Amino acid sequence: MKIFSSEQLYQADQITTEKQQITPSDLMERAGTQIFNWLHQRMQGAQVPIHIFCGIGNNGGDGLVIGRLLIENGYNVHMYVVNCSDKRSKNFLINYDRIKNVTKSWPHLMTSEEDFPEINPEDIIIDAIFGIGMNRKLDGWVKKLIQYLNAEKAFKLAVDMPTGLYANEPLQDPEAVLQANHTLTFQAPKLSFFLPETGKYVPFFEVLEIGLDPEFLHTTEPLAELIAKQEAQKFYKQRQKFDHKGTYGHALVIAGSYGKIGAAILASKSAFKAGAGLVTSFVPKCGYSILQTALPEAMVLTDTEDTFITDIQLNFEPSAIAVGMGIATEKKTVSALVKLFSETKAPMVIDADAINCISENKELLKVLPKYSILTPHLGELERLLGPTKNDFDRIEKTKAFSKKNDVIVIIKGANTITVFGDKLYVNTTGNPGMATAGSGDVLSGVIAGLLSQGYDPLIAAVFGVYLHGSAGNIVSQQVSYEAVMASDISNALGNAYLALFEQEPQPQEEPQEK
Ligand SMILES: NC(=O)C1=CN([C@@H]2O[C@H](COP(=O)(O)OP(=O)(O)OC[C@H]3O[C@@H](n4cnc5c(N)ncnc54)[C@H](O)[C@@H]3O)[C@@H](O)[C@H]2O)[C@H](O)CC1
Ligand SMILES: [K+]
Repeated sequence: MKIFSSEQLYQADQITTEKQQITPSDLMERAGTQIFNWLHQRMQGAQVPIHIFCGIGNNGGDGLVIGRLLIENGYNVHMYVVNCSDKRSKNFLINYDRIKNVTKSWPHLMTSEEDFPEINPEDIIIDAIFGIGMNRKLDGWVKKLIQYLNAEKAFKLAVDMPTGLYANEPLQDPEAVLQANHTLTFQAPKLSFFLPETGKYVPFFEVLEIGLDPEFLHTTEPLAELIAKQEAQKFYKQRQKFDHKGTYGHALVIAGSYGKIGAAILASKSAFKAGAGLVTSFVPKCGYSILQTALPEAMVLTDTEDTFITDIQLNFEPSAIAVGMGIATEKKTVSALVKLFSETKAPMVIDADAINCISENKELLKVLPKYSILTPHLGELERLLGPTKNDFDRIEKTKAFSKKNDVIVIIKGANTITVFGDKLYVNTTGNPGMATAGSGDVLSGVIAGLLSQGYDPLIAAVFGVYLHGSAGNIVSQQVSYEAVMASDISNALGNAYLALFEQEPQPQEEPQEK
């Protein structure tokens, strides 16, 4: 699914009304009707008081449409206009006028704190104050209204976006954002829904189609792409009957130091689980017996040094490499990386301490192989890029880094984002249980396993992140978030592949009486 910017959505609106020869208020009617249908299906006429707060723009206009339809269908509706400015939009006014067709009680005009209504915990609040058109900080009594509504226990439903958030810009005032329980957003989710600083205000959302021009939606390069099952299925490469293990390549995992050999085991095992034909683990000498015992399928090469990596001597040509998990940042390890980066032709995943080595020794950037995949968590990313001001700034700086160095960067987090130049891929799988030691080592192994099978680096990155998150979801459903361990995630990779093509359970039909 595509994530469009607010600018693109306005453009889509305009193209849609032109091509479909409809008025903007027809489009608003569609949008409001979709939300009304959503509510009506769930409420079935229940007389719960519904308080609709409408701004003075088109988000407010949507609120007026929703209110009119609810009143027409006999619901218990209380409408308010958050009258913060007299610059009411044309389509707000059209729908304001239409209210009189269904009720004699005109929406309550709010102009100060004194107008805040009483709301009971069982009531419903609909936030149609501001949507994608919010262009400055909320202040004065409008900010107080948001805080007043937040303090109420009533269920809060946001129209298009929670008021106080921007679609694709950083948060300005965390104390002036509606804490919506649920958001119904039009046509495409907004980027701010997926980033930690803003996404916390959007715990649940659904996308409602409003029939924007299909050609525009298909042909426009989006701000970002959301990667869910449907997208991930397209990445999968079917195996052929006469393939042999050479077809799936020979992955090399360069990992571990004294006390951190587990990182090499997790990554190597995950490369196998992702489908690599052969896996060799390169570890310091102290890791030899550990690896041969813990992972008999892997071949093991060792450094001359006992406790950390100093020189990566190979006796084969790897088809993919994952490097950095638990390797520490010793000077000799940095030299080994310089040599590896300069000499190796295989596609490469660069993780953990290898990223820290780059941050501490920027000359490594000069030899970074093109299309390498870097997998930093937030701390590692900030060490690499320097401090960032907010989630959006971080994305922009990552894009610039990716372009400058021709690399793919995976920003790990709740919604892991893969960045390649201006392209952003937002992952939808994963859960808080995966914030556990070794989870990143598994991811690096998975991506190396995909690379070794010939997946293109960008696809290996995006697909690997999806599979890793899906495996984490499968495990957490079995054992709880708390009990998820990295080795469980690795073990569940097989089920993540199977889940990729599993049919979603269909709603059961009532048995027919004969
Ligand atoms: N394609 C779609 O998604 C459709 C969306 N619709 C709805 O329209 C809104 C966007 O409407 P717009 O009028 O452009 O903006 P808002 O209603 O969000 O804001 C109104 C207006 O208010 C002014 N303003 C902005 N910030 C402030 C502030 N802090 N204080 C006071 N006033 C402010 C500014 O002038 C804004 O323009 C979208 O979210 C959907 O809900 C259509 O109904 C259908 C198509
Ligand atoms: K809203």
